Formats: sequence, C-alpha cells, structure tokens
Amino acid sequence: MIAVSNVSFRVGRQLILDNVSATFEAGKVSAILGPNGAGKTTLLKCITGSLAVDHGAISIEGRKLEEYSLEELSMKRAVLSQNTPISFPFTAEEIVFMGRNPYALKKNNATDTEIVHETLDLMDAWHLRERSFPTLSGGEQQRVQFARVLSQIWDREKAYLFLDEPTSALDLKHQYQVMELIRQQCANKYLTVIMVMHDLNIAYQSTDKSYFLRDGHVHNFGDSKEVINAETLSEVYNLPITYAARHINFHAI
Ligand SMILES: Nc1ncnc2c1ncn2[C@@H]1O[C@H](COP(=O)(O)OP(=O)(O)OP(=O)(O)O)[C@@H](O)[C@H]1O
Repeated sequence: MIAVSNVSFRVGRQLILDNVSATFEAGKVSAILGPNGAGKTTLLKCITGSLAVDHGAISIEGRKLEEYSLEELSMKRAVLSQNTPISFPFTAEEIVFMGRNPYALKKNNATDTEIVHETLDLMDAWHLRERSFPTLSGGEQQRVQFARVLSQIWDREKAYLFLDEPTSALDLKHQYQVMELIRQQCANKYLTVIMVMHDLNIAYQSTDKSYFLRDGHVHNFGDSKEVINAETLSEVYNLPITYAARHINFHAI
C-alpha cells in the first residue's frame, strides 16, 4: 500500500499540491483525474520519488519513500512517464530490454529474453522489435514503452506500477487490450496500479478507485463507479454535465 499524507509541493511561491492525502491499495487500479494543471503529474512524480515533497510524507508498505535505495525502488516499481523522448536509434527490443537493467547483476539472459519477448508480444509489438524506436508512430512507441515497464516488474509480486496517461496515443482496440492487461496483472500479481488519465470512460470502466484533483487539492475520491458522476464532473471541470439516461454502452466480446 502507498500512503500519501498531507503532501504539499511548491515551485517558487506557487503551491502546486496543497495538503494532499490519499491511499492506494494493492490489487486495485486507481486513477488520478482532473483538469489540465490540477497537479496530477506532479503528484505522481512525488509518489515515484522523482520530486521531493516540501511538506508531508509518502510511504510504501509503511516505510518512508526516502528510506528506500534507488536499487530497491527499481526492483519494486516501474514508471511510465508522459514524455520519454528518445532520438538515439535504439530498436524497440532494446528499449524493452532497458526494463531489465535493474537485474543486470543477477543476470539471467534466458529469463530476461523470455520476459522481453513476452511483453512485446502482449503489447502487440512483436513485429516492431527490430524497428528503430524513433521511427515508430506515437501509439507504437507508447506500446513499446509499456512493454518496457511491464518487463521491469514482470517477475515481481506486489510491485507498483505508475502510469502517466498510458492510453493517450492508443487506438480503441489497443486501449482495450492495455486496460485488460493492467487489470489482469493487477489482480494476478497483486500490483498497486496508479494511473494519471483524462479519459473518464476508461476510468469508469476499468479502474477501481478514483481521485479527482482540482487546483492542487483532492476534490473528491472513492469507488470509480460511484465518484465518476455528473455532479462531481460538473464541479471538477467547471462544466455543466448531465447524465445521459439513454447512452450506448459498447462492450468488446
Ligand atoms: N517546474 C515547474 N515550474 C513551474 N510550474 C510548474 C512546474 N511544474 C509544474 N508546474 C505547474 O503546476 C501545475 C500542475 O502541473 P501538472 O503537470 O502536475 O498538471 P496536470 O494535472 O498533470 O496537468 P495535465 O492534465 O495538463 O497534464 C501546472 O499549472 C504547471 O504549469
């Protein structure tokens, strides 16, 4: 479990996170939602340790984040950032192999290769493995990067998966496949999954818990099926929204 307790973060005099508290449980997929500039990515960066909080604390399994070594963290959690510009012509397969770097000293080439190939295949990116990464389309790059983070924690139980807009470049089918895979991995390996996202339909359908941020504070949180409602959305996005009683639900079969 991850506990975020009374976290504040400033840049200069601007308060970007204002006394944020949240808990993220193992075996659950949690969404961080809210308008542009609400502080979602900043909160995720504080949770991953790439930003140091000004006030408050973040703990993983009851231990403060700063007490973990980088090596420990790299074998416990994987992070998919929003922008990972790569201009060097690594192949897609080499990018995914980077997910196995934390285990370099315990090298088991056969296992690493199996994991890399399996995650490439699961992300429908096997056919891209020899392609130069910078030449891939936005969605293809996102799938390869997702294979990289999956490969990093593939053989770990109770690991942590932090994803900043993992489906933003994906078409409908790949969005569905990625969310199914996240849910399946989360349940089977008891992962703690935290996703920053904008797509409220995906959040409603595929996450367990949702936190709505607005102006750097938690506006509302709870079970996704309950908290993602017209009233909350109207308040958070400052846009009158009504519930469409005769909406159409498409289901993949
Ligand atoms: N280093 C920085 N210097 C100045 N302002 C910053 C810095 N980092 C973040 N901010 C500001 O803090 C606010 C929160 O940024 P953040 O990226 O966390 O928002 P977000 O909710 O993820 O937004 P989006 O949905 O647009 O990705 C924004 O107004 C942003 O401009």
